[in-house]
Amino acid sequence: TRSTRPQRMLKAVQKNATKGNPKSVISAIDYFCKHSEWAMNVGDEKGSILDSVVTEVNPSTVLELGTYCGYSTVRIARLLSPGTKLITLEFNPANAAVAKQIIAYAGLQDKVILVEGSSGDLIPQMKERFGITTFDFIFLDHWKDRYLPDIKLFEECGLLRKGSVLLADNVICPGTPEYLEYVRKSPRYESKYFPAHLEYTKVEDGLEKSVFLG
Ligand SMILES: O=C(NCCNC(=O)c1cc(-c2ccc(F)cc2)cc(O)c1O)c1cc(O)ncn1
Ligand SMILES: [Mg+2]
Repeated sequence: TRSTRPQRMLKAVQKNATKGNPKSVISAIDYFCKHSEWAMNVGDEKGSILDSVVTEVNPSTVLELGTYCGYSTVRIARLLSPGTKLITLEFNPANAAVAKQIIAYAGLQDKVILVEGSSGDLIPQMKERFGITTFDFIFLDHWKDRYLPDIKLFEECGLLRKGSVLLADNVICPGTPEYLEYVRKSPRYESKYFPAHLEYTKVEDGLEKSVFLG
C-alpha cells in the first residue's frame, strides 16, 4: 500500500541527514517540505522564533503538545541543558512511530519522552507519572480547539508557576481565536504576538507567547 507523508518524510531524513546531527535533520525536513511535499511542521521561520524563546527560558521542565513527526521536538531538545528532558504528547500512533525514529536519527532519544495519548487525558497525569511539579516551558501545536481547554487544565492541575512560558503555534492559521482572546484578556497572563507565516508558505501566521503571572 502507498506510503504516508510522514513515512516519506522519514525516508528523506534517512537519505539526506547525518545521523546524530540535529541541524541536518531539521534542514532535511525543511528541504523536503519546501521542494517535495508540504507538511505541518512549525517550519524554519517560526522555528527560529521557537529557538529564541527556548534559549531565553532555558527550561528545566518542558512539555510539547502535538509531536507530529518530531520536527519541533528536535528543534527544542537540541537546545536543552544536559540532563533536561522534554515530554511530548502525540495522539496519532502512526505519527508517533515516525517521530520516534526521526528523534532517534537526530540522536536526541535520551532527551525526549514521547507519550501517546490525548492531551486531555495525559495532562492530569503529569505529576504522578513524570514527577512534574510545574512546567517552565510549554509548546502548544496540537489540535487548535484543544489549546483553550488544555491551558485551563494546566491551571486546574497546578502545573503553572509564576513565570511559566506558553508558546502557541498557528494562532492565525488555522487559528485559535478563543485561546487568543483568553490569554490576551486574562490578568493572569502577559501575552505577546510574534508575526510570521504559515510554514513553507506566504500565508500570515504567528506564535503567541504567554507568561503566567501566578
Ligand atoms: O496534533 C494533532 N493534529 C495536528 C495538529 N496540528 C495541526 O492541525 C496544524 C495544521 C496546520 C495547517 C495549516 C493550514 C492548512 F491548510 C492545513 C493545516 C498547520 C500547523 O502548523 C498545524 O500544527 C492532533 C491530532 C489528534 O487526533 N488529536 C490531537 N492532536
Ligand atoms: Mg503547528
